[in-house]
Amino acid sequence: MNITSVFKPDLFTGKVAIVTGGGTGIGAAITQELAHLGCDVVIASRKEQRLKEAADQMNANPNIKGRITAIACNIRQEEQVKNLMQSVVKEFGKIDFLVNNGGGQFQCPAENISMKGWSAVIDTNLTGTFLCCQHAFREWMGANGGVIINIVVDMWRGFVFMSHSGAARSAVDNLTKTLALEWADKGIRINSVAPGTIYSETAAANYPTDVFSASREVQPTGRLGTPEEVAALVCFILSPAAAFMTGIFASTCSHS
Ligand SMILES: CCC/C=C/C(=O)SCCNC(=O)CCNC(=O)[C@H](O)C(C)(C)COP(=O)([O-])OP(=O)([O-])OC[C@H]1O[C@@H](n2cnc3c(N)ncnc32)[C@H](O)[C@@H]1OP(=O)([O-])[O-]
Ligand SMILES: NC(=O)C1=CN([C@@H]2O[C@H](COP(=O)(O)OP(=O)(O)OC[C@H]3O[C@@H](n4cnc5c(N)ncnc54)[C@H](OP(=O)(O)O)[C@@H]3O)[C@@H](O)[C@H]2O)C=CC1
Repeated sequence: MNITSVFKPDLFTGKVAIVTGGGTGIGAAITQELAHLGCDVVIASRKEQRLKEAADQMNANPNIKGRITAIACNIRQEEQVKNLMQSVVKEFGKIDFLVNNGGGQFQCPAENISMKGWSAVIDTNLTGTFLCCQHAFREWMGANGGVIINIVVDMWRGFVFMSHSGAARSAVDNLTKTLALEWADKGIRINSVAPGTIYSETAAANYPTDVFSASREVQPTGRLGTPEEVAALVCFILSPAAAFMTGIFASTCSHS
């Protein structure tokens, strides 16, 4: 027998990743796991102070092997996205992985969503994800390949009181499939991942009611997921173990 093992102890040593929203919740768990496996990670989001503090805190963890760097970026602003990609290529020499995790929404019945609120959610989750993919392609991946993961939500049967986000994420899933086909010959893999319902303090702060506990009973596992469980799935898809996987939607847990 000649069986080759895929998971090496330093799986991502020498790799460079960008994780948007990498300073909080699910993004922080993804960042920490990637760095634990040897990857250098750039975390990018709007709140620079909080982002830098998160990077400092994670870098102080003796178990991580990669370095974590904070770069402020609002993914709704094309110039900032372009600057993010250019800065990473300049400082680290490449972009192996892009995890489009930054995003979110607010709860509101569809009939009451203002135009500004609708646009903010579409611009963040759909256009922001598109811009990150496009500029990662232009600055590095188009000529060198890479792996992209777009974080979406479990929107397949609708996303009640979050119609703006459900529509945006569904569009991201289709964008993922299209880019997987358009960019396959460039050596780029791109997939979308929907976290199950995952509690974190920052995520919960966005909701006036406890939507997380309310959804516990509809989870097949009877419990909420953890950010670390999403990170594990993301790392699997980024890894060579998933080298044949592109244009796919995966979820940590689904009640749809
Ligand atoms: C079951 C659980 C599943 C969990 C899923 C998760 O994703 S958990 C992860 C959860 N994590 C996240 O969601 C984190 C990221 N999320 C966010 O940053 C925001 O939700 C955002 C995407 C709306 C951007 O917001 P921003 O402040 O940068 O944007 P902006 O200043 O440009 O304002 C745009 C307009 O949007 C409107 N509007 C905004 N909030 C509310 C509201 N609460 N109420 C009503 N309306 C609201 C309002 O019209 C506002 O304009 P106004 O009236 O003020 O002139
Ligand atoms: N928790 C859950 O149950 C689920 C979460 N998700 C999705 O997973 C992702 C992470 O969520 P989670 O960790 O739970 O929640 P958080 O609120 O902790 O994370 C959201 C992150 O996105 C960043 N972000 C928001 N808007 C922008 C922007 N315009 N530009 C750059 N970064 C931005 C925020 O940073 P900053 O404010 O500094 O910009 C923050 O770090 C989100 O896309 C979320 O919608 C999907 C399904 C379920």
